[in-house]
Amino acid sequence: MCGDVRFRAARLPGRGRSAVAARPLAAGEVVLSEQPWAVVLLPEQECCDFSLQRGERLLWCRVTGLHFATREDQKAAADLYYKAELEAAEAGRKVRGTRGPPPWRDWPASLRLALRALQRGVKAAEQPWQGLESHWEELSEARQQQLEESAARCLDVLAAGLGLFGEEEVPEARQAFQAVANVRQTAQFLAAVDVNAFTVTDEELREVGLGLYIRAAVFNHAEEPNCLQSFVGRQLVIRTCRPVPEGEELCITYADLGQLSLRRRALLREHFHFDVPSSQEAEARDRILSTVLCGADSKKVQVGWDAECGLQGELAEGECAFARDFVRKVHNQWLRAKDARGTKVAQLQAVWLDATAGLDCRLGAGHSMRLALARELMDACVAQELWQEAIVFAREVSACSRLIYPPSWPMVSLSLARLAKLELFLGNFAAAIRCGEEALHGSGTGSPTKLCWEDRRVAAEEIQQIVAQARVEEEAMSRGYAAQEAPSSKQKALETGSTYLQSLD
Ligand SMILES: C[S@@+](CC[C@H](N)C(=O)[O-])C[C@H]1O[C@@H](n2cnc3c(N)ncnc32)[C@H](O)[C@@H]1O
Repeated sequence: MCGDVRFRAARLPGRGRSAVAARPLAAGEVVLSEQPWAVVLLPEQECCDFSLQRGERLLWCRVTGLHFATREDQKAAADLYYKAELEAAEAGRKVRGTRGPPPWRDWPASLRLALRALQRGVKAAEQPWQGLESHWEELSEARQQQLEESAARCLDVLAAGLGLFGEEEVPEARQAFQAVANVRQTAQFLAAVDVNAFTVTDEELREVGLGLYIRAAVFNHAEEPNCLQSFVGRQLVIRTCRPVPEGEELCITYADLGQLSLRRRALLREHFHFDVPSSQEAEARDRILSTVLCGADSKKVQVGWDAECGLQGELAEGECAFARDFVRKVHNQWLRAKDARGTKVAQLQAVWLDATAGLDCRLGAGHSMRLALARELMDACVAQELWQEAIVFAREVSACSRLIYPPSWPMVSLSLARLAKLELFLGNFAAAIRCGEEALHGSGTGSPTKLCWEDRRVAAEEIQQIVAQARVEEEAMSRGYAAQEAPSSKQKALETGSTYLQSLD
């Protein structure tokens, strides 16, 4: 950012360290772009451990079990953490006398992240995490004890990586190690990682990793955030999502806005130790997420539902037990349909009909269960190549997302992008152009191209190709020779892009 300071850290009452706009900021401006101090992959990700890029032909290190896309990635990782993990793994193999993967490969992601951060800290003799909020004093004794046990495990691996348990001791390494080899302090660092780590997502907003970004850790949460985070590989980018005047606090959101605020606030309380006041906007979104329509006169009743917890008690209270029973019934039918072998799509479709077309009760257009069910049906239909059915549910996902999320929110743009690809695939060229254009440029305020696509270049290029292809096909059709002379839209849709909408490819 070449000396152009866009935010400064300040202490705000009741919020601790906070990020504040240092000058007026336009919508879509980059506020912060930061490489992680450390990052780890979430379980089951077939990605390069360093760049986090997906890949099928990854290099594999049999000692650590880590995968890398290229030698360059491996080399870059070596200086930060890979050498230390390699040495610790080899030392561990000698002690255990076995050749299996190192035991920390199975640790929870946040603990692996803390270990990696400490490894780099010891090597660089730096502890940039000092000052991060940990809420240590608010933790129960049992939790503190648990963290101390984990800290001791971390310290053992650290010492092994430094060769402190081997024949040859390096005095500087021991000195550096002792700076962090304090179980209580390390446990407090583990608590800070829990509060400050970012979930890293890929171009399609799938969760791939967990990262520690020291400067970004100053950004507080808001229910109506003025900033959005995204990732380019392992790099974090924070942008404004609307114009922000100088002096206003810059906030991101720590939890999905497509969840009921009840659930989001529970997470904020349990995990981050704070609560947020209810706002008119959040209440309006809750109503959309929980509206059930009853009877011929479509009377609106609020019944909340959540994929993790099912029916939401508090929101389910109220005049209409009937609507509550209906949501519970659909939920149970859905659980049964998920397990159906061979007939899963048919069974899910039956649940969908009950959920959305019932005369006595049906889910409102933006109900959270409707969106979740439509997403699952879309994926199941794509997996079985039932394209006509898939597009029906892709349209539902887009329509639902538009109601729930703020305009131009990445979730909305991504659902439109996916729909555009299906429309092209099925030869609906005008619709493909319309959805692709809306995915790229949005329909509301803000700066959607920057917000959603600037940091997702591969996906953005693919949508541009889809729109361009749909235009060519539409023009060809209007001249009346689409079928024979122009390449088929299906063929072209299959050729566009490599990563986006892989299930279609
Ligand atoms: C990642 S840190 C953000 C920086 C933090 N304020 C600090 O002082 O280091 C997360 C913590 O910030 C505080 N926080 C974040 N958003 C908040 C909000 N909207 N209201 C009150 N506290 C908040 C909570 O203590 C939370 O656990």
